Amino acid sequence: MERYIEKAAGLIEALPFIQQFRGETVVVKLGGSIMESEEGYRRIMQDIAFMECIGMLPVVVHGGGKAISRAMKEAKIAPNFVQGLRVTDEATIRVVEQVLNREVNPHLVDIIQQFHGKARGIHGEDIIRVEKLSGTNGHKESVDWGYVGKVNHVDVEPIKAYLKSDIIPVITPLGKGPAGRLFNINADDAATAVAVALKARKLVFLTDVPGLLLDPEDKSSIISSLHLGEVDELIERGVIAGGMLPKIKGMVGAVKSGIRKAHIIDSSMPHSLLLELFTSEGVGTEITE
Ligand SMILES: Nc1ncnc2c1ncn2[C@@H]1O[C@H](COP(=O)(O)OP(=O)(O)O)[C@@H](O)[C@H]1O
Ligand SMILES: CC(=O)N[C@@H](CCC(=O)OP(=O)(O)O)C(=O)O
Repeated sequence: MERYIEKAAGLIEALPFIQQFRGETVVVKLGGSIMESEEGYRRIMQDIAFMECIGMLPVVVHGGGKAISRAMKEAKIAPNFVQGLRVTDEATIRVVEQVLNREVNPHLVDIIQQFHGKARGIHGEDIIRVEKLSGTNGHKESVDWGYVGKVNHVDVEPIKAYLKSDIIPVITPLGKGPAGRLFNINADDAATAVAVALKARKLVFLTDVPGLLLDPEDKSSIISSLHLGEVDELIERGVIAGGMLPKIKGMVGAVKSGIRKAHIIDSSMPHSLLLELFTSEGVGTEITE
């Protein structure tokens, strides 16, 4: 009996958080690193089905970087990244589209449905408009990333229509660019743009590290809370680098545009998403004003 009373107490502890987040939109970005473990992402999709069931409005934007690189190698195309972004030529965009829209996305939708949640895939290019990305590398030389886009606009109506029907939208990081061409988007950037366009309550990045680490080799060196003003210095010192750059930059942009909290949390910790949402301690790294 004791065990059941404890379980009921756990549910009651979550009550104020559930009340706070009912009807609120939470954008969850799932990194491709998570998708290397079937058990890990099944658990996350279950958490997401749970969130929807208790009245929150979760929106999933997913990556799939590792799966894309694998498929490229199978197609004898060498993956090439500059500043963390995949250089995407004609042959590459075909692989990216196949992996994201036709393999990863339906698989995630299917898992939510196995947990009796309703979910539908949205191909990013049906709602996201982009321009061709321009920028420089570490030596200030300009880079041509090919079919890589910078988000200009997100049509939120199809997302909202699904949310209204208690359906969890699962979105791929692709966009439509000039001349109707398909463009690849870094999934962190796509998730940020979707969260900002939806005026979401929260933006959560689920990844393969406990959060932003002062020393990437030391998992205990987590920076649990970061203020907007501290970010530039950490980028200059090289602490925020690699895959952390688009996440932290996205979080900064999201918080500046009015999203109250943005988090990076560890997908390998069981139920880290629920812990972040439904306990006062929280986990991972959060950015506040
Ligand atoms: N300061 C840092 N703290 C934590 N991770 C870092 C840091 N700097 C770089 N990284 C790298 O960022 C990676 C997470 O980003 P990424 O590989 O893009 O993951 P995802 O596929 O989840 O988006 C980590 O695995 C780590 O290698
Ligand atoms: C332009 C660019 O780099 N696009 C990414 C899109 C997928 C992604 O971002 O996946 P992760 O979240 O798993 O890294 C790519 O092609 O890998």
